[in-house]
Amino acid sequence: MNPQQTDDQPLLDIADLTVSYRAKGRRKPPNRVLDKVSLTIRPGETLGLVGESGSGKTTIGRAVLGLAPVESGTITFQGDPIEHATRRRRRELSRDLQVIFQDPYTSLNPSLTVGDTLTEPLIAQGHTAREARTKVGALLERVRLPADAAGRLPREFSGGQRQRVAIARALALRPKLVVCDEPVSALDLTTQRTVLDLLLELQEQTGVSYLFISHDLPVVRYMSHRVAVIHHGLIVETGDADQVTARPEHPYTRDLMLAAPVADVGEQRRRREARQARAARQEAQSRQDAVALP
Ligand SMILES: Nc1ncnc2c1ncn2[C@@H]1O[C@H](COP(=O)(O)OP(=O)(O)OP(=O)(O)O)[C@@H](O)[C@H]1O
Repeated sequence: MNPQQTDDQPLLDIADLTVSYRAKGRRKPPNRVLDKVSLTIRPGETLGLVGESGSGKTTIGRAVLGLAPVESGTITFQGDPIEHATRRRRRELSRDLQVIFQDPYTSLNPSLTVGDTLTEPLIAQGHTAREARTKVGALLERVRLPADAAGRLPREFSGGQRQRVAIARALALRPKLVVCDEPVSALDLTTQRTVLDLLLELQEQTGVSYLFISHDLPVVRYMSHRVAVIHHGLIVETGDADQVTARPEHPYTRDLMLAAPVADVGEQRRRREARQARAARQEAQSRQDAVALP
């Protein structure tokens, strides 16, 4: 950590981040998927990142983890630039910067017991095997898995339990920031709620920050202090979670809100009508624009 880092500085500061993927054909221009994205996360805070499929959410998380081709812009973590960190620096960073992926079925090594899955990052960061093993029991307890889970393989667990293992692994080193990339999308609704509550509880206990990526606005609202909305690689709105979700300013955020599923049938109808009215207005506008063309 940079010695000049203080508590009122952001933990993570992304400024003007642009990411482009090289297109397959040689002559094709690169595909720009993030365009001057700027975001900050403070210590202990959850920033929810919401947007539809393909908008660039995962790419932001991958850029923070050093896994996306950064074309320009900066990513500052604990006061240090990390957008072009070396492998060695990345290994050091993994102590403070962790990730939880969407799919608990593919994110765990199927041939490692849960115990080995949890000791691996600890040993990689210099703990002895014995120290690491003694920490496993406490980690399992934290995520409410039985102590005998350590000797079992991932396939012996349900999706929700596997995601608890993934959470325990991410938190083993007491990181400062965890990128949670759609961490509950693969789970049924009841299990989603228990995993989300576990993440909240662990945040309260440890002060960890989350970059919480999801296409699901109600989930993002439940988890986040602040929310950023991304559309086609551009951040269109950022603000306090309640304000962005209850009084969205950008038309795209309003559309996202209207598209969010709700249990109340009357509310469903109201939203469907609002969506249809907006589509009709947009169609009328484009017809007018077409007539106005010379
Ligand atoms: N490795 C890659 N090479 C080329 N293009 C990529 C690569 N990864 C992502 N993309 C493209 O970048 C764009 C943004 O993808 P990204 O996965 O960040 O979106 P997303 O918002 O996370 O979507 P989803 O919710 O479906 O995961 C997409 O058009 C995608 O096809």
